[in-house]
This record gives sequence, C-alpha cells and structure tokens, in this order.
Amino acid sequence: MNQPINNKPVIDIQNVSHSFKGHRALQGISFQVQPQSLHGFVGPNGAGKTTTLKIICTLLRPQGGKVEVFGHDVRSAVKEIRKRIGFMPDHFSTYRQMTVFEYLDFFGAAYGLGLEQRNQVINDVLTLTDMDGRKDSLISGLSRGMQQRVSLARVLVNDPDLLLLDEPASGLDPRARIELMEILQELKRMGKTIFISSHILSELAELCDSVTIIDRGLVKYSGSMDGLLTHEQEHPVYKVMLEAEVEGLIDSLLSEPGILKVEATEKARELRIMFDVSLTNTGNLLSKIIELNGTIESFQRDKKHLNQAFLDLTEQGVR
Ligand SMILES: Nc1ncnc2c1ncn2[C@@H]1O[C@H](COP(=O)(O)OP(=O)(O)OP(=O)(O)O)[C@@H](O)[C@H]1O
Repeated sequence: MNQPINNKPVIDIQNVSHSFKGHRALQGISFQVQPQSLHGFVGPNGAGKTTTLKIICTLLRPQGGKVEVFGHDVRSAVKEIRKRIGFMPDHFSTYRQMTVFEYLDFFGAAYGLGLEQRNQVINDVLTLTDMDGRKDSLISGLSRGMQQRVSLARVLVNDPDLLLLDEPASGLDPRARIELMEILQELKRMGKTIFISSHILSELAELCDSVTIIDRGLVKYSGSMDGLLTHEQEHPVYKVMLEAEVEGLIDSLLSEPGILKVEATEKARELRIMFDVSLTNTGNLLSKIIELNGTIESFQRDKKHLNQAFLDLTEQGVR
C-alpha cells in the first residue's frame, strides 16, 4: 500500500460548489479528510452527499472550487486518483447473475491483474470480508448484507488506499450492520482511509473518528466525533445502569454542583443524568454515585442526544 506523504490530507475540498439545472446542490463546501482516518459524511436526504462523493471519485467535475485527492486535482489527474481509490455506490450494480468469484474476477481483470494474481487477490478479499465459502454463490441469491460485502470485496480488488462508501449500511439488519462496521475497522487498522456517508449520525458514531455534517449543500460541522459532542453539547446526557435502585440517590445527585437533571428511565435502576461540562465531569459523576452507594453496571453517553446534536445542526423538512 502507498503511504501518505507528509501526512497531507487525503481529501482536500476547498469552497466547492455544484448546481443541477439552477439548483445549488453544493454551496461552497470545504473540509479535509486525514490519512488513515475513518471519516463519516452525514447529512439528511438531498444534502449533497452523493454529489460530493462523485466529485471526489472523479465521476463528476466540480463547477467551482478545488478538490484534491492525494494531492492531485480531480479535474486534471483522473487516472492517478482512480488508481488509488475504491468507490462503493449506494446501490448494487447489475451482474447479479454472476457468481461471487466471476464478479470479482471480472473486476480484477478490468484492473489489469493477471490470472494467478487474481486468484490470490480474490481469496484475500473474500477472507477480509468474511465471505470464504461463498465463492460459487450466485449474487442474486445472496442477502442484502452479503451483497454489500461482495460490493466491498469488489472495491478492495485493486488494494485502494482510499475507500469511498456511499450509504453502505442502508437497508442492512442490525447484525449485518455490525459485521460491516467490524470489517471497516479492520480495513482502517490495515492503514486505509475510509470516507463513509450516511444519513444517520448514530450509525457512524462508534465507528468514525472524524465527521463532516452537511445540510442543503453547506458544511455544518467538520472535525472529530468527540468534538462534535463536546462542542455542540455543553450539557451532555449520560445513562447509568445500576445493579439496584438506590433510595434518595436522585435527590442527592441533584444537589451536586453542575448536575442539571437526573431522571429514572422506565427501568427504574437506570438514570439519565445531564450535567454542565464547565462545572463537573464524568469522573466526578461516577465518584459521586459510588460514594452514594450506587453499584454501576454500565455507563454510556445517551445516543438520543447524539441524534439531537445532528438535528440541531440540520434544518427541518424533506427536500
Ligand atoms: N443529476 C441530477 N440532476 C438534478 N438534480 C440532482 C442530480 N443529482 C442530485 N440532484 C439534486 O441535488 C441535491 C443533492 O443530491 P445528492 O444526491 O447529492 O444528495 P444526498 O445527500 O446524497 O441525498 P440522499 O441521501 O437522498 O441520497 C438534491 O436536491 C438532488 O435532488
């Protein structure tokens, strides 16, 4: 695999605009994707995600601004860029009547790999995507989750340094989604940069280290995933599951500085606690609960509020 030079961004988007018949799909967006990161690209329907992805992978020429991928301009260095990227669109293309092997072999040949090399590469990508044993299955007979993996395996055939994935988790059941996320983590560990779009922020929260949020062709946030939560939320909410209910705990916690709200959920031994980050922190919170005889079974940030961060940044209404 080619290593990034000088840690320069893998994707550098500067003030990019694009219109379709007078409709401004992108209104001067700027953001960067760092090498070997798993970068989420999140926005509601019609936000401009697919348009941006197509520009990055050289399928669409931007009308305004500048886009560099591995330091190459997308307008002039199409070949250089295509050699190093793999694009997985949001729908499975035709070829459903092929077996998994025939499909991957076809793309391997299109990338110019010789017969022996193709056999090796296909075995490798099938292992990587946990598809060993599916080589001879017809694509049309596979579940959506399995078809997504074949699609991902296809993208990996030319060993790209940058993976561009358009809504890869859409339509997958929770198990298939978790398995896909595990494969993507593994690819990141292998040193690949992964740019993944979704219209659901919480779907990517645990997977991605950085995120760009786009709405109606404008970037609303770009930075670390943690930054999104701390920056956007001065009053985060955590869920604490206790081994057993503790009498008087809620009132005692509410008298602590910085704790703004404590409520029991329908499970009674589970509390939702909101605090002010300028006055206290999770360490203090946990110490206090233990001091008040609470035995903590689990402690996590409330995902509903991650979604709230997304809703706060994006506007209402279907477009
Ligand atoms: N080829 C096209 N012709 C006309 N309008 C287009 C075209 N492609 C996209 N658009 C419009 O540009 C806007 C951005 O579309 P885009 O597909 O990039 O959004 P998206 O964020 O990927 O949405 P989704 O999540 O629904 O796929 C939308 O309003 C869409 O209708």
